[in-house]
Amino acid sequence: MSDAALEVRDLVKRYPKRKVNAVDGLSFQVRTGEVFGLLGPNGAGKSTTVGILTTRVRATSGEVRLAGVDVLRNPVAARSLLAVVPQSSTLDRSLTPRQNLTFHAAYHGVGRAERRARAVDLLDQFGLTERADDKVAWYSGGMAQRLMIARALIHEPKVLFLDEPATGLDPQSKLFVWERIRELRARDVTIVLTTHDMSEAAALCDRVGIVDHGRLLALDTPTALTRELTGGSTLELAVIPAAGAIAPTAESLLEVLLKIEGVSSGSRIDAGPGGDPDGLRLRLHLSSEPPELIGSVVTAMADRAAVVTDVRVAQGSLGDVFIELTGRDLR
Ligand SMILES: Nc1ncnc2c1ncn2[C@@H]1O[C@H](COP(=O)(O)OP(=O)(O)OP(=O)(O)O)[C@@H](O)[C@H]1O
Repeated sequence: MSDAALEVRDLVKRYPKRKVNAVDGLSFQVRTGEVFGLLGPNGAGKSTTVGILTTRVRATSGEVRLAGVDVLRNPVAARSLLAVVPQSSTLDRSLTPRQNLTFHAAYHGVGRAERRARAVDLLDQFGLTERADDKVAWYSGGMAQRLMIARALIHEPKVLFLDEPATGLDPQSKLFVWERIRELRARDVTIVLTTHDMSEAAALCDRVGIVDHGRLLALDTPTALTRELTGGSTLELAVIPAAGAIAPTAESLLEVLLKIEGVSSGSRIDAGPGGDPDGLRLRLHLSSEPPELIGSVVTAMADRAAVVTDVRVAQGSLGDVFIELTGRDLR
């Protein structure tokens, strides 16, 4: 079969007494070592999907294979290959961080010497060694989240499910968690994360699946989704036309600019407060990458006796893609 760590085929979930499916025929694959993001507005079906993939929710129909194991038919074997980090803490507050790790390892049948060694290693990786024997109750939100991820890794799962991994964390803890996620990917741990945070999805995910009403609306890399669905980048120019009888107009400048390959459309925009009264502002929509075009744009303007005084590149965001597809903001 393929090198997929996770294969989901025609997955359906209908909760009892509900008129519509919470998950309505989802199919996707996640490659080994990939960071895959599931995005969707509230009620889209993300938690139900992850619940099924992690054996917590029973599917109505469909097929799920995780590291080759049939999750719906063989949940016990699947549980030894996966780990889940939920959004709220499930740490045992009466134990130390080290004990949280070793108890969890014991639950998964890891031998005594091995679990101690793994705990030492993970505490170190997650920057928790100094506070390893404190009480968990004394931990900050960021430390608790790091410990949750460390604990999830103690039985060396093949696929790690993270629910909103950095929500509510301070910027420093967020970056720390993101770094660890990238390291896991480098070690071929497959990661499936659900998030409401578009910058998180764009920063971390190799591919993103956008879900609504239990269906997959789009699946691609964040860059490809952004390029296809928001029309790519725009370039905003501030231009000062030379004074005099032959001063170029916005229309004549746009005519020249639209002849440049990679410029798909353009318009004059309001100079805004503080704009140069003699200047013009032009917005160009691009089908090529901005760095390749800036030189041609500036030269074309100079040829028409107009000086470019400012260039700004703006990118469509994954948030724009999301609104475009679902008609809704994330929260
Ligand atoms: N236990 C349940 N019983 C009945 N309906 C449920 C149950 N759990 C979820 N649902 C319904 O299934 C649909 C999908 O919910 P789900 O929690 O999977 O969405 P979600 O994308 O995870 O949303 P959120 O971002 O709010 O967590 C919703 O309409 C929800 O009301």
